[in-house]
Amino acid sequence: MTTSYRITLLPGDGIGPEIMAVARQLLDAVSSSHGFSLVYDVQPMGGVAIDATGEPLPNSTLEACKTADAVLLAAIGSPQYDSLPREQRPESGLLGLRSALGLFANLRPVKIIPALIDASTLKREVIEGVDLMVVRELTGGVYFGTPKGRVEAEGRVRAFNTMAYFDDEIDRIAKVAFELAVARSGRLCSVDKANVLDVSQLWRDQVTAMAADYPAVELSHMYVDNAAMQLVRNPRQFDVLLTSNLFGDILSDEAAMLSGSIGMLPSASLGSSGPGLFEPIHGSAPDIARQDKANPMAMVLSAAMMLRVGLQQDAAATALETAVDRVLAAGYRTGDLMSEGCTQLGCRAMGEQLLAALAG
Ligand SMILES: NC(=O)c1ccc[n+]([C@@H]2O[C@H](COP(=O)([O-])OP(=O)(O)OC[C@H]3O[C@@H](n4cnc5c(N)ncnc54)[C@H](O)[C@@H]3O)[C@@H](O)[C@H]2O)c1
Ligand SMILES: CC(C)[C@H](C(=O)O)[C@@H](O)C(=O)O
Ligand SMILES: [Mg+2]
Repeated sequence: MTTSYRITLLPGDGIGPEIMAVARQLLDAVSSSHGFSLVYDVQPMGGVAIDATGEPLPNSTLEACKTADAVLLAAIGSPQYDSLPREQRPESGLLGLRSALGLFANLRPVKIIPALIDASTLKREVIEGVDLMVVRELTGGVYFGTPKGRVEAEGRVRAFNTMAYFDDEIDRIAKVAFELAVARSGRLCSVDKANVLDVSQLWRDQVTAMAADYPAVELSHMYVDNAAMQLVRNPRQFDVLLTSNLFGDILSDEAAMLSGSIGMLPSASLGSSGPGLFEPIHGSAPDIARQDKANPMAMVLSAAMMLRVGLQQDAAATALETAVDRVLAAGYRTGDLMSEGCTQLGCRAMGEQLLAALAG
């Protein structure tokens, strides 16, 4: 009998539906050529869900995610929702989903594809050979800490959030990072702001203590401001980068530019059990939405991560990644990566090239 997986698809907003359409075509092709099948359940999340139901993460969507084998998300968000109360915005739906699925570990690989070396704003000799992994804590820190809010007092307005971690929250994400470091080059750099923040001192203490269990891992610590600088000065010094929620959000967008475009970086969000969530690190790109300009590669590479990490379909995942490499090597580019001598394509045409490369 053919193995069949249930995938909940969340196309979301902006460029989301455009890049999801490409990923879906490729998933159909790669699953049939690799002897398994995917059954999709398309659900509203983000702005589209607000329009349909008044909430960014309807219960029916959350249930469909909880019962799936994996969840594939494109992107959510749009300026039209920015004036809603925070808990009703698209971004709150995404945070609620991550939290409800217990997805504390966000893996954001940054690997330079040789064909794109000259697409980066950084020099070839700086980025050549970069292959790093940001391990971002995803369900704690300042994104979720309480108290938070906005108050008026004595004629002034004050707004506040709380950056907080429990020791065991740090331990479980640190363990993911140490294990990954063992499987990769053995180098782990933990990023914090322990020179200023108590929460970062706890982070550093916990990570340091765990190092005793991993004698083969070479652990270093770096302040986040220095890490931001080192990422563009000499990114090859990094293998696994362990970060809290906010620091990882910022550093991964910065790291995306090593690869040439934020339209290239995929991610996997994992918990200790249950389905994983796979999504590009970029957003809904409202500035290019509905213009057939989006780069679908981060989405396709997220689908590949879903196949490999979520469904253990390693060969199919590699086939998608190889298709991306081939199309780039042949000189096809979406606008975000365009350079002289290359052929510019829209999102749909890029999808066609990827399909052809997958078949060839
Ligand atoms: N996981 C998510 O769904 C997610 C992630 C980040 C931001 N957002 C949301 O997206 C909205 C827009 O945020 P933003 O503008 O700060 O970030 P963004 O990532 O959407 O866009 C930043 C810039 O990168 C470009 N870009 C992004 N993805 C691209 C792609 N695939 N191909 C070509 N160009 C691409 C955009 O055109 C834009 O110029 C906001 O509502 C934000 O909250 C959602
Ligand atoms: C949209 C937003 C909530 C999200 C985050 O900050 O985690 C995004 O920027 C990301 O990187 O996935
Ligand atoms: Mg982000």
